[in-house]
Amino acid sequence: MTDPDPTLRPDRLPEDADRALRPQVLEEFIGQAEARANLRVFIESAKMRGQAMDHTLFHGPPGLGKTTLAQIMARELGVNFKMTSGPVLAKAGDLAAILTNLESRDVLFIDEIHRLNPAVEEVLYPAMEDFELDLVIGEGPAARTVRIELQPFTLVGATTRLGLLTTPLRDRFGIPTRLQFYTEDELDLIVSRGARMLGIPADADGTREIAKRARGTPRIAGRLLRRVVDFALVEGDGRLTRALADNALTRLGVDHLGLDGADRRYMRLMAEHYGGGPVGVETLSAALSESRDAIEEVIEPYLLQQGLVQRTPRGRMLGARAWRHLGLDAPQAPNAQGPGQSDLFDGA
Ligand SMILES: Nc1ncnc2c1ncn2[C@@H]1O[C@H](COP(=O)(O)OP(=O)(O)OP(=O)(O)O)[C@@H](O)[C@H]1O
Ligand SMILES: [Mg+2]
Repeated sequence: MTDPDPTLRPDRLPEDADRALRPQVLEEFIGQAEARANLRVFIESAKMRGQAMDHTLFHGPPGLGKTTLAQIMARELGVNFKMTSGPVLAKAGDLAAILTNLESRDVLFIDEIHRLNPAVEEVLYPAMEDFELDLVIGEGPAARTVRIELQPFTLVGATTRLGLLTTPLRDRFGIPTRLQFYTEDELDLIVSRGARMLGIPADADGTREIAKRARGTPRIAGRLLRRVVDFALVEGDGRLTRALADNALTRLGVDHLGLDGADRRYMRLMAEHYGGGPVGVETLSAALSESRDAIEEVIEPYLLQQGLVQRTPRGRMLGARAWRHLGLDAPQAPNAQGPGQSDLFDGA
């Protein structure tokens, strides 16, 4: 699994280095029931046929388990797992070097696949479709193309931004899979399992409190669990109770809906400066000094899913629930939270 190639980077987040909490097999993976059931079938079928599994694309917000599922696929298929990412593959040759080193039926995982350089993407098309590589050797009039046969392999792509994938690339994935936010029950199972693995005794309403405030995201659940455990060890008696979790999370700036400082800044800006919207994402980005990508990839998906914010053709709007959560009065109008009512306000 370890690879000396510098383009095969380790996972970007330190807590992911803690492999103890990362599920290793499909059976241990909690949630995403539909995706998991389908993957089970496609993995078994590929094994029965003795062929490489079809190319698979995981898309959805950060921290929902895309990388984890890619690793699980390789393990379940009993093949090598090679990992790289879109921005790291600068030249066509970088990808060619990785592809030619793959063994039969290996899984090649390309993270952030929406950020592939177009020249690299071109190389990927024939590789995915026909397991062939067309390499240009030399320059100018002396340049010639050589065709290299590759071992059949499975490309697993991951992206937080499906919309940024080019159509030809998207079309070459036989198994596109969207990951959903996790339910509170699923997150509770993940947190309870995590506490057991960390050897921390936990009350049911203690793990539930973390699950409620994990923004539907296992990565956040794991992170919050670790911080609550810190408080339990240092300021408590080592037991994860509800009161302790509540106190720790509040001190970390995580409110009872699981929103953090960035979420609240976003909502407060819309409420206080734009009358709840509609307001364009570029405007929000400038006012918050956050990149548009960060807003669209990290902040908005959960707020949208929770109905705190709505996306309308004219921009973002705060939902009634967001006004209540901020402790502010929504502008006076019947059904002020409805996007259709936005015309009633001048945005002052
Ligand atoms: N279903 C699950 N059960 C338990 N833990 C999970 C589950 N899904 C993800 N995790 C944990 O959450 C963390 C984030 O998962 P992962 O790295 O796979 O997310 P990702 O979708 O690849 O995120 P990104 O888009 O940022 O790359 C990991 O530490 C992983 O162990
Ligand atoms: Mg990942």
